This record gives sequence, structure tokens and C-alpha cells, in this order.
Amino acid sequence: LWTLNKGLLTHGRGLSQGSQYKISEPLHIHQVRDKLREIVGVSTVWRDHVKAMEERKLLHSFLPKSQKVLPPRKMRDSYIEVLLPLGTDPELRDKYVTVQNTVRFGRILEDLDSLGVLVCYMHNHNHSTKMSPLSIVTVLVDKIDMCKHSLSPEQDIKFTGHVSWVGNTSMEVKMKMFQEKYWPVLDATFVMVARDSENKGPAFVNPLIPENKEEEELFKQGELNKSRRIAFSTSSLLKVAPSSEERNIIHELFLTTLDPKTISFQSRILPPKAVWMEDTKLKSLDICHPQERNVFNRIFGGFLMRKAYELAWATACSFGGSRPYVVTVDDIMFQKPVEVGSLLFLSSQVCFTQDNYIQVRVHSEVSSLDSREHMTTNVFHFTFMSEKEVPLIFPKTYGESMLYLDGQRHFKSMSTPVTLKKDYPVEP
Ligand SMILES: CC(=O)SCCNC(=O)CCNC(=O)[C@H](O)C(C)(C)COP(=O)(O)OP(=O)(O)OC[C@H]1O[C@@H](n2cnc3c(N)ncnc32)[C@H](O)[C@@H]1OP(=O)(O)O
Repeated sequence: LWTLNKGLLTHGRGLSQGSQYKISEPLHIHQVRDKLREIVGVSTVWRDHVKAMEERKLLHSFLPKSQKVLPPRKMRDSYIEVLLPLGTDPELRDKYVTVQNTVRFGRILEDLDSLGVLVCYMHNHNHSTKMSPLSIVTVLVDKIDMCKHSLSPEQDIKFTGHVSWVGNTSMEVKMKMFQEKYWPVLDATFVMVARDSENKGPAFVNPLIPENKEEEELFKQGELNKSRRIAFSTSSLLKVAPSSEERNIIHELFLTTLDPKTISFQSRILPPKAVWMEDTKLKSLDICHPQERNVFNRIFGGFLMRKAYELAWATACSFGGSRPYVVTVDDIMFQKPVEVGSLLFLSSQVCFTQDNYIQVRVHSEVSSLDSREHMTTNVFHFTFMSEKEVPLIFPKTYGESMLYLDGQRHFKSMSTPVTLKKDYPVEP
């Protein structure tokens, strides 16, 4: 992997096209997880996982006490290209294909998650140690925007990625996906966090120095993204009351559902072409088997995203009455790791709609087999588009009204103009 990276330095192209540091041989998708195992030094069989983690403890001494002692890196140091050869590998295609002959987006989420981690290891590579003392985990999927083009399961896909901003222990990673002679089909921004060798405490990451105007812009955008995330979280409806404009929206919705025949706050009726929010729910349960573990023996974030996405898709599909396609994935925060053996409870519901758009929220909780206590680990936000106009959604309770407003905030934060998002079928 590291030899390959030297190749990156000598073959430059524009970063905006995601291929500034072209490599002659992109990694095969299977090599991504193999490389991660190599870098982290994990067991390939579950039986040996405790021993492997004991060995990682010894790497603790390689962790620096301050970020200042770490050499700065450039964006090209972490740049990688990965090939998903759907066109030439029919066996691989089977894992990715839907019954409608499109690409399973849930699988793409898994690949992006692994790629994001590998990109961060490239950035922090220390030539003096074979294994990395860092444990790198996904903390946030800031945004995934789909572009206009369809994903065919019969054509190769190329991923590119690099670190675009760093803090003290966190890194922002930009990833792109290309198909049909490298036409861009997806843009993703993830935030990853470095932890110590046992994944127990924070660990510093190498600083990042932008090399040209374009990279300075990306870095500045990373700073702005951080401020935006803080502002979004400070104004969360879990902390503060809705704005006066939002309160008006909720009251309007409430008035629309009052029965004109009775003068009462209690008798509510649904307007035509509308659905109560509570009637849009779907739930699922998964047992988190060792097979779904990541290199740190916790449950792989990509698996959690795939499960949440597929439930969200089914929710949007049964609500909208036609096959929806995803346009944006937004603000997935990984609050707590999921332990192997946990029970994973996912609850999905439509929380906002507009024209052909369906905003779905999935809440994920886990409990261990010996405790009944449930803990929230993630909240997922997906925006889907349906072929036809979808019903309006009405909240009944105050809690549902907050879900509605939160859904609307996420819908409004969609970065691509609505008109661009028309005809590309991407299904689970
Ligand atoms: C690849 C995989 O499969 S990983 C599996 C999926 N992911 C996981 O299991 C991670 C689960 N989450 C966690 O363990 C914890 O939330 C952690 C360790 C990521 C963060 O814990 P925290 O208590 O928030 O840590 P802490 O406050 O030290 O913050 C660490 C860094 O994360 C950043 N961070 C924390 N939350 C966020 C957020 N929502 N968005 C962006 N950055 C964030 C902080 O700014 C800080 O960065 P800095 O050091 O550069 O300033």
C-alpha cells in the first residue's frame, strides 16, 4: 500500500475530478479490508480476537503526547483509488445487484466506510511501525449526495478518496464515485476520529498542509463544515425550542387536522391525500454476529448503515407506493460503538414530505443479551425521491411535530438543487 502511495506523488491530475494523484493500479475493493487488517494487525478468525487485541496494547508507546511532534501531511499522501469491477466480475456483481438490475446502495455505503478508514490510515502512516497504533472509527457521515447518473451493475465503479481537513484527533474525508468512463455519480464527506491502540481514548493525527488554492479551499470548507455542525447541533430541537416560523408551521398543521364539525382540540381528522406520521413506521431487529465486526472487533459502521438504509428504503417504498431512489444521506452520527453480540433495534418512519420527496429517519438502539437496557447508537437521515407525488405527512403529538421539523431541516440542508435529482434509480 505504501509503495503504491509513492506512485500517487508522481502522477498528478486535478483533485476536483477526484484523481489528482493517479495511480497506475487502483486497489481492488477486496484489498481495502485486507489492507485494513494488515495495518491494524487483527485476527482473521473470531476465535483469536482477544489475543490480537492484547498485541495491539503494545503499540500504545508509539502514540505521541502532542500533535506538534507529528510531521504534516499533504492531501495527496492520503489519496487512493479503488476499483469495484462489476463489469468484469460476475460473482462480485451478485453481491451488488438488485432485482431491478441496479446497484445496491447499501453495499456502496459499506465500501465508502471501509475506504474512509483506509484513507485516514494513509494520512497517518508512520514509516517506523509496521502496524498502526491508531484505531480509526467513523464518527459522522456528514453528507452523501447522489449525482444524476444511474448506477449500472454491469459497469465498473471507481472510488477515490483523500483527507481534506484535520483537527486534533478528527479528520474529514472526501470521497467520490465514478462510473461510465469515470463520470461522477456520488460525492461523500465523512468525519473519522483517531483513538488509541485499544480504542479507549483519543489519539492525535498528523496535521495537514494544503498545497494549492484548490486544496486551501477544501481545507477552508472543512473548517466551515465544523462550524456548521456545531451550529446545527446547538440549535437541535432536543435542546432548544423551534423558531417562530417553525412554530407557525406546526400550528398550521394542527389547525388543518381539526374536525370543523366539533369545537374541540381533541377531535382530529386527516385531510385528503394525507397520512398520520405514526402510520408510516417500520421496525427491524438484527443480531450482531461476529461476521459483521470491524477491524477493532466492534460492529462495522457500514453494516449498520446498510441495515438502516434498507429499512428506510422499504419505509419510503411502502409509503410512496412506487420505487423510490435515494438522493441524499445526511448527518449520520455514530454516537456509541455497537458491541458484537448486541441486539440491534431499528425504527424507521417518514418524518417529512414535499412534492415527490420523502424524508425518512431511522433510529438505532442496541441492547446486550444480558441487559434489557436500550441505548441509542445512531440516528440516520435519508432523502428519497418517488416517481409520483407522495401524500402529505401529519404529526399528531408534540414529539412527532419535532420529528417533522427536524426532518424539514434535514430536507432543506440538501445541497444539490431539487431539479437535478430526477432519473437515476439507486435501490437497496
Ligand atoms: C469503520 C467503522 O466501522 S467504525 C464503527 C462505527 N463507529 C463507531 O463505532 C464510533 C462510535 N462513537 C464513538 O465511539 C464516540 O462517539 C467517538 C469516540 C467517535 C467520539 O467520542 P467523543 O466523546 O465525542 O470524543 P471527543 O469529544 O474526544 O471528540 C473526538 C473528536 O471527534 C470530533 N467529533 C465528535 N463528535 C463529532 C461530530 N458529531 N461531528 C464531527 N466531529 C465530531 C471532536 O470534534 C473531536 O475532534 P478534534 O479532536 O479534532 O477536535
